[in-house]
Amino acid sequence: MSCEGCPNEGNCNKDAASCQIVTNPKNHIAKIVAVMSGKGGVGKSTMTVMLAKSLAKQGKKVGIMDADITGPSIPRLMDAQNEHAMGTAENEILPIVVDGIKLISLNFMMETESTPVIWRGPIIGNVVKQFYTDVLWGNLDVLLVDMPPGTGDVALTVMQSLPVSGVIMVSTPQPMVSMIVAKAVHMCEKMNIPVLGVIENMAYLECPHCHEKINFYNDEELDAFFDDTKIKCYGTLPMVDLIRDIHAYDTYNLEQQEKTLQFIDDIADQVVQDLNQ
Ligand SMILES: Nc1ncnc2c1ncn2[C@@H]1O[C@H](COP(=O)(O)OP(=O)(O)OP(=O)(O)O)[C@@H](O)[C@H]1O
Repeated sequence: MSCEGCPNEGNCNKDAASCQIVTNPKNHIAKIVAVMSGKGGVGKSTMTVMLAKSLAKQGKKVGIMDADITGPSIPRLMDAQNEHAMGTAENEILPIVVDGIKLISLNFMMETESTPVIWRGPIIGNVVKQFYTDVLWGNLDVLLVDMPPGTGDVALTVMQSLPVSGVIMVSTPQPMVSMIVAKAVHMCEKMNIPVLGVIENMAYLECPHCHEKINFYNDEELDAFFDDTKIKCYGTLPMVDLIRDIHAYDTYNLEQQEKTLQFIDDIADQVVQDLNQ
């Protein structure tokens, strides 16, 4: 296998002969960042979309690959649930473009968004590989990969078949989740992929009247985890209305809206810095 065109060329310790990554010469993707969680429902897809929008606002060319094949949420979060991806005469796939962000999801290829995907792991893994090789991404500064939850088969395929530059971990700060996040972090270590940082999501609620913070969990374990592993916490986000309904930005509390968008912009800045190091 040749390293030519690979985003990690000259910056990885894989043996070119045994590397399983196939790169499409028509695509030039500078960095691939996987957004991962140990467990489902912690806000991984929401953070992927918000980070993509923030990076696009900075003028970056951004793509999102929905690698959560059996539970795809990117089309709805990007308000693109009625879109269908088209193919080219060369059997390549054209991504859907929303607000300048290129998107691919298996739901863009299904008859209806509620058609289930009842496939076994290796077939799902091949779909993810094709999303990298067969989609015409063109020039991208960052491709964000919305990973399936956990450390299973498909997560492993993504890490082995895509030249991932770094991982952002999303977690809620419960003790049980900290243990599962630790597993995901150790998986990245084994695969030689750096964990850029962890976003603690839905950690607390701020009273709209007195602004007291009500913590949902005892987060001592996650704090200890950050101390032990020296992994960076990118920030802690409360439960917020505008994320619950991501399309209704304008109808909610403006102060909360600005704070949340600022929070995501700050993380996007840190991610860009970390990727350039
Ligand atoms: N900070 C937040 N405040 C309020 N609601 C949130 C917040 N973050 C995420 N949510 C909501 O939590 C739910 C789960 O979020 P999301 O789908 O992003 O999680 P996920 O980890 O990608 O889930 P899955 O495991 O299904 O892929 C969604 O309804 C989302 O709107």
